[in-house]
Amino acid sequence: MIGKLILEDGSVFQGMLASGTKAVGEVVFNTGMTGYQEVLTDPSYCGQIVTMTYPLIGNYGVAELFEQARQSFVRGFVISELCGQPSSWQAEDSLVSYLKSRNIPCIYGVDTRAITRRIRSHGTMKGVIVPGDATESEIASLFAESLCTDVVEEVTTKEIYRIPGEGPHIAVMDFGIKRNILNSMAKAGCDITVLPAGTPANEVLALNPDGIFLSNGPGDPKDAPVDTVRELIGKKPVFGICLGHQLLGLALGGDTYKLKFGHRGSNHPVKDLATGRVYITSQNHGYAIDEKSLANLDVTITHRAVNDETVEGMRHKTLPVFSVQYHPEAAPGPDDSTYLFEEFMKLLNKETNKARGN
Ligand SMILES: NC(=O)CC[C@H](N)C(=O)O
Repeated sequence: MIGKLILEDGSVFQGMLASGTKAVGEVVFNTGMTGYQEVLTDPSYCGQIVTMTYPLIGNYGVAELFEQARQSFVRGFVISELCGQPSSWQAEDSLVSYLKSRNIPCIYGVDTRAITRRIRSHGTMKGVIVPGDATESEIASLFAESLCTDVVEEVTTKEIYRIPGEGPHIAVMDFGIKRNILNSMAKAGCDITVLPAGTPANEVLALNPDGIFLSNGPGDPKDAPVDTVRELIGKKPVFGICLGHQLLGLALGGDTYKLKFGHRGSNHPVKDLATGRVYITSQNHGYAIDEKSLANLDVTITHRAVNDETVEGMRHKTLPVFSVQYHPEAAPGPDDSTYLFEEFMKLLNKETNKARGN
């Protein structure tokens, strides 16, 4: 069936609908050459229509192993060439049938380069996916739908669950966590309790964890539980990733702002300011911490994006609190930064020893 992606600025891109019929969301682009299934299931994309800039998507199929959440939360998926016949020893299904069985709206055969150039010059904007014969009023009523702001609520776990381990006990605030973050912490030996995003600070602290982890997640950090994070700071060591990093920034008294078109891809260079070493990182964020807002706070900027110099990591000067804007767990992307999970373990050990008076 013929379909159209229409952007808020009136531009129309015609293609074919692979699945679903209509969608409305914030149109963003991801530059990863692979990792489409991880992108589809990264809860941080909740509310968004994701355009893959790499021209061939679906060529290695899909497999349970790559799932990052209980389901996909993207509002829509935009592809140039959709491969119908995957070839991979790991493939359990084709991307087309995956999209169809989950009813994820997907348009393919569109000029993704043109879409990306438009978003890059005009900024991220609202868009809709509709069948080719949709009427003006159907399109207008889709555009009139407001983009939801309680996206963290939509993606977070509904119940507390545990991933037992022999090492330190980590209370994980699930704002939309990716499975590979949990895998990375489990690999580092952690004993994990995953908590719904709405868990009050006193209930988190009642678990008496050795450390607290603030996960990635969708939406504007100002719509997420900043107050809870503020109450947790200083009580236990804290590590934050992406939305977790932004929430720490806000809770410490800093500010966040929306980037023109965000950072989404698997090869974003980030500089560690202490060593000068550049790491290639996986990223997916539309907001960033305003560097100026950190100026009078007890915070050191530890990492910076090489492409646009935005803040990519910070550390509290006196408290055991640190965070990064990028995704050290990758999935998809390079694993240059997995060492950060080890750093968290070292920090926890140090704090435990301090508490014991060693
Ligand atoms: N991956 C994330 O945690 C994204 C954080 C936030 N929703 C942003 O877009 O900036």
